[in-house]
Amino acid sequence: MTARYDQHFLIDKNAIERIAGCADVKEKEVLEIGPGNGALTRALLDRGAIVHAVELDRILCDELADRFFEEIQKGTLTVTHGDATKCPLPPFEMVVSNLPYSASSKITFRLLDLGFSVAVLMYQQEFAERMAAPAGTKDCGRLSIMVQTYATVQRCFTLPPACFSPKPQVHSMVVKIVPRPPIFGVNDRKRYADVVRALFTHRRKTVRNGLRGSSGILAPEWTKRVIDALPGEILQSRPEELYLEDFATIANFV
Ligand SMILES: C[S@@+](CC[C@H](N)C(=O)[O-])C[C@H]1O[C@@H](n2cnc3c(N)ncnc32)[C@H](O)[C@@H]1O
Repeated sequence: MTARYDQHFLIDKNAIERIAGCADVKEKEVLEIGPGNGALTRALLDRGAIVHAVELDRILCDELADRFFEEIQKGTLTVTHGDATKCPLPPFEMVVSNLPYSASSKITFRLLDLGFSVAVLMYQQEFAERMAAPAGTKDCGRLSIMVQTYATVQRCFTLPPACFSPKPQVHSMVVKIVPRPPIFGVNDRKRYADVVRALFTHRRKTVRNGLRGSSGILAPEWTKRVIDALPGEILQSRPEELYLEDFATIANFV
């Protein structure tokens, strides 16, 4: 059960308070993905949030319904049983969650598509470091580029395995994601996302070869024209060597 659902519950009260305190949640509609046994949920409710919790494990949902009977009656908490990578999500403004690590990527992409004012999310430390890695550095990847195009990513703090029960094998990191308009204009968000995906599908290839091999994602006729038009230094680079501006230059080509 633990492995299947990524269940590592926060037991360190100080850590729980620090996470809940990373954003001003008072009277805000806050989405919590994977509330587990409700430790973070309780801290958010105590700070005046209206919490919408989405949990995959039905048994935990039933336990939450008992534990938080009063809050559910008052309307300050809703508990939805579902898979947050694909189930309909209740309306929300902010997100505060200790995410299931195996679904971190899917859930983050989904949240970025849906939009929010602030997200305070806990990830496996390595994953969070990659997400925060600046464009043009060897650790950056598709997620870093997509998140940093539309938001700022702030590393808040790390937590050791001892803060959880059962203890995970990895350290965790809390990050704060705050959306902002892209610094370099993105004319077509889908085209931009497709370009980033296509290039990082072949991260060892140069941009020229990555674009040539991207026919399942980008229209071959468009890629042929963009290859002819791009400057040599972009075409000869690998995706991890590009800056956000370069991805915009490629994707904005018409
Ligand atoms: C790392 S635990 C965090 C639990 C709790 N928030 C805490 O901090 O103690 C992840 C939680 O996400 C739930 N979960 C796993 N996959 C999920 C999914 N796809 N959608 C929603 N919840 C999921 C697990 O059942 C578990 O309760």
